[in-house]
Amino acid sequence: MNDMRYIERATDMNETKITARDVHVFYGDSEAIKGVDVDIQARAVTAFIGPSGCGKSTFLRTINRMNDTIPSCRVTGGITLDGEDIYDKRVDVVQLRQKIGMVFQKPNPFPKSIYDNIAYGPRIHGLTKNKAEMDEIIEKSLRRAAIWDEVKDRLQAPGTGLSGGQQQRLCIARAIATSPEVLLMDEPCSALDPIATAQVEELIDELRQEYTVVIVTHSMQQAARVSQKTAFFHLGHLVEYGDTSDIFTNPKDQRTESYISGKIG
Ligand SMILES: Nc1ncnc2c1ncn2[C@@H]1O[C@H](COP(=O)(O)OP(=O)(O)OP(=O)(O)O)[C@@H](O)[C@H]1O
Repeated sequence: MNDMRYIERATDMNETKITARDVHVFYGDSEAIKGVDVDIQARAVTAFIGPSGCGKSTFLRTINRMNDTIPSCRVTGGITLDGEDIYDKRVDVVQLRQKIGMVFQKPNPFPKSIYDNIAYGPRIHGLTKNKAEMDEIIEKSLRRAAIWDEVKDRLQAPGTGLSGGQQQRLCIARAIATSPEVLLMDEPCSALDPIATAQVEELIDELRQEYTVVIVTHSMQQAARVSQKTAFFHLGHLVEYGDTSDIFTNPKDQRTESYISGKIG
């Protein structure tokens, strides 16, 4: 029995959640992503690192089609989620973003109560039948985002009245309230102080038990602390991708070596 469980877990660990094949992204005539291939592993944290302007955020946004909102932006190539083409014409983008949630650099709670910030997604997706079910989702999401104890007595207070670190955990709670499978995080700690950063990093580590997490970060220390896989981008190319420990201790490409040793970027 124990052996079986071990085998199941081991198989799980190598399961691919997202694939990208020959992905190019253009803003008008300018090519920001130049032919990226990658397999992103399920229930692991993958960090995207690289110098400013190398295309980390652009590539991250292709994964839940956030680039669709930028008129000049064009994506070619293929991206799949569990084998399904997310750029297929029949894909409902609202449903896609329920499966692939996103947390942004700057905490962006809605100008609503803490409760309504979390309830927003479940309401538009019709995930609950009554208030008791909604209350349950609110509590569960806030607990998972490690902020329940701080806000449970003031759920009707405005989300914008929380501290920056609390707002970011509220945004993470909001992102997980619709039970996504993947969480995309674009520099989620860049506006936070070291204590709030540590809390969010701890949370990211817990989230990977259930979710596939992809995080863009400028901090190599953060990538080393929170991720199991790292992708190094340079000038629109994915230069190197592998186990985080290998990328940081034994990079194969000279450009990766230069970046992690502080010579470029
Ligand atoms: N909305 C946009 N319109 C036009 N060009 C854009 C847009 N967003 C990004 N770019 C360009 O695409 C390239 C990649 O930018 P992107 O923001 O993806 O890089 P990044 O690695 O995330 O950078 P940073 O670390 O500074 O956030 C850059 O040359 C940038 O100027």
